[in-house]
Amino acid sequence: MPRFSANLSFLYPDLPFLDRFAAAAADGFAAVEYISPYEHPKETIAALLREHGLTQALFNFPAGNWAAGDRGLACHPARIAEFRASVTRALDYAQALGCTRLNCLAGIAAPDIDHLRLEKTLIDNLAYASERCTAAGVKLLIEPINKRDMPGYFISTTNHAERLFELAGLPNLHLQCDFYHLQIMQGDLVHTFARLKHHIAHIQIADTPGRHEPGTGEINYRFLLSELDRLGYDGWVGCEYHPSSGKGADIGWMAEGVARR
Ligand SMILES: O=C(O)C(=O)[C@@H](O)CO
Ligand SMILES: [Mg+2]
Repeated sequence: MPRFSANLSFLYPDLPFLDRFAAAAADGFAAVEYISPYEHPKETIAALLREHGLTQALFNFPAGNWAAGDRGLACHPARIAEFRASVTRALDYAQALGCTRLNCLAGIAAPDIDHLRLEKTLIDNLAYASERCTAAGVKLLIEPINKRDMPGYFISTTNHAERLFELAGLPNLHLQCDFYHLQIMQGDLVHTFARLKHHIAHIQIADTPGRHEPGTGEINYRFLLSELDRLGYDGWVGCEYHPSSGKGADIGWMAEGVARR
């Protein structure tokens, strides 16, 4: 069975962020991930990981000003210095938290800037980040995100991610495969996973519609998760869903045989 990581930006919405570590450990999770650790001192988070015996599976580069609409900096030609500083900040946290995977948020495409210029900026920034991550022993990832939830996000399909892998030619650039986004944009989940497996360094799951736990929507997670085993995926699977009860982590689907921790 896959190894599951609790995404603390989504699970335990009834608890303050720092209390979610203990809750994840109590539910049997061995690893955690989240969108952003930067609102808290790295020492505080490191101590929680140690106290609860949790592995830090992954987090993102700083997104910029989330409240103002930023969803990453990497495709913005006018924000290269800010992006580079964000790589330093992410690696500083990664080192303190023992985290070996970082997701680079591509950002929202500015409608008034030529697509190829945005793409060139993204590739140059990925090259910079990849070199820094390699030196730190960290895998660099990119994630396609569906256009309905995040209109304008620069990478929305695995086809575009593959084009970026080809153009960038970076050994340390990997795919974060989020089956929720993949189902909305493309479908054909098992075939796509098998075809891109050599690129995949992290998986995330939620059902659709609703982005709730497995078993609440149209994705056959019982089959999909068993296929991950059959195809030899041994990385983390991030539970990045909104619990349908509105609290806790709604992990009943694991005990019901959709999957086990
Ligand atoms: O929204 C997702 O899917 C994620 O993985 C986030 O971390 C990106 O913002
Ligand atoms: Mg995701």
